[in-house]
Amino acid sequence: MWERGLVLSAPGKAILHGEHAVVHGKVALAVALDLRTFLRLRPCAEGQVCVRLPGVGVLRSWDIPSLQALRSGFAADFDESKPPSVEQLDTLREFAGIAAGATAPESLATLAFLYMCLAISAKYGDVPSMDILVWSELPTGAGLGSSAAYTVCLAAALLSACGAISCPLKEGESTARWTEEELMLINSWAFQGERVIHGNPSGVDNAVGTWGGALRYQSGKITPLKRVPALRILLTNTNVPRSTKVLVAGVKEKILKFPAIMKPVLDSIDAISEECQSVLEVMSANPSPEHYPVLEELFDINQHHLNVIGVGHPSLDRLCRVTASHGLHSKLTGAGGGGCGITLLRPDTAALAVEAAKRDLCACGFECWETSIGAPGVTLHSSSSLKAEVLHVLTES
Ligand SMILES: Nc1ncnc2c1ncn2[C@@H]1O[C@H](COP(=O)(O)OP(=O)(O)O)[C@@H](O)[C@H]1O
Ligand SMILES: C[C@@](O)(CCOP(=O)(O)O)CC(=O)O
Ligand SMILES: [Mg+2]
Repeated sequence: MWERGLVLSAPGKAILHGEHAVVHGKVALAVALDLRTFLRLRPCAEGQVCVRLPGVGVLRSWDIPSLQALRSGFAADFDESKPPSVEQLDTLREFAGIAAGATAPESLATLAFLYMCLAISAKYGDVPSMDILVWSELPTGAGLGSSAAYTVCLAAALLSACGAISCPLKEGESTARWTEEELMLINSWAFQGERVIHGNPSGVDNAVGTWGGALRYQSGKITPLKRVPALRILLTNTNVPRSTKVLVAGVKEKILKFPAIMKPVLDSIDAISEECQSVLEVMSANPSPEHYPVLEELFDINQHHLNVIGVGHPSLDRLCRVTASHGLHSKLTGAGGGGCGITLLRPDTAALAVEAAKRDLCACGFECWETSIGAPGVTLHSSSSLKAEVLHVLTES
């Protein structure tokens, strides 16, 4: 079925609580955003794999025989349960002309593609000649899980192209999703891609990209949150660039340096996630405004903790101060160090108050979106289901 081409997408995410702590076995609560990454897969000229990633300035193509030759060097070692080895990544870097230690978006995106393409084809059969285009509504490297949305899309596309998962979209349907078993396979390969990009990811971002909705995540255990109130959230991108990989490594260093000081902070973040989950459950049964002050206070406390573990930034302090001046509570989301913050809006926060806060945030050079949460996970699309803007990009490229 994919021979006629396919279009699929995966959502970005916001972490309500538990970023960084989740890498160290604590609970995170995360929600899918209605900002998505799209991937178009088309058959192309015999013997070529072509990858276009306009968001990170990549346009590369490789001969299938040269990819097969590269793969045969370490085929036996590719498995979704094993982290990519240093030797594998070094070999792929050399093949693609990427300098050792390069962390530029285009280098990481190319490396993740090559690793996933070779590993998936080693396990499930050769990839066909194909042309892959990835386009995203998400800002890259801003804490909204663009890396996971990218690797979830790649996993679903490559597994489809190798025939390892079905094509669930039936004639006349606008969208379709895969079976639970197929989603688990997509998620495990997306995690491998995240490992290439992040070094040591927790897996929460690819889980949200795969299943969507809202979920609790701890040490690989994914629990969908069935009853979540329709929270109103303002997302603000400080536009300060940062790398998840570097920030995650910095937190690890701090924990190793001051274990007795840092571990209680991680435990406290864990308790915040637990408390937030209970409040959300109570709120969905009884949506009374009395719960908002608790959610707001949890945001404030966690923002302080994230500063303590070293992932704050002056731009995020400013974001919190500006929203506080409008009576709103914010915290960073994702890896921090810049990137995005989330602000909790109450159901009765007046549109005028939100507009005033947005105006002040934009005056700082930030960008804001009011967004809804709980979007669907990885989805296959017919072209009739795509928004005009997405259709335009995918058909004109
Ligand atoms: N649209 C995209 N196309 C290709 N690669 C992407 C895209 N979006 C993100 N990436 C990859 O993900 C990396 C950013 O990931 P990360 O630092 O984890 O930030 P975040 O996941 O918060 O956006 C980029 O450096 C790039 O390698
Ligand atoms: C900091 C962390 O908890 C989330 C990173 O999210 P992002 O890549 O900044 O969107 C890392 C992880 O969970 O793997
Ligand atoms: Mg990421």
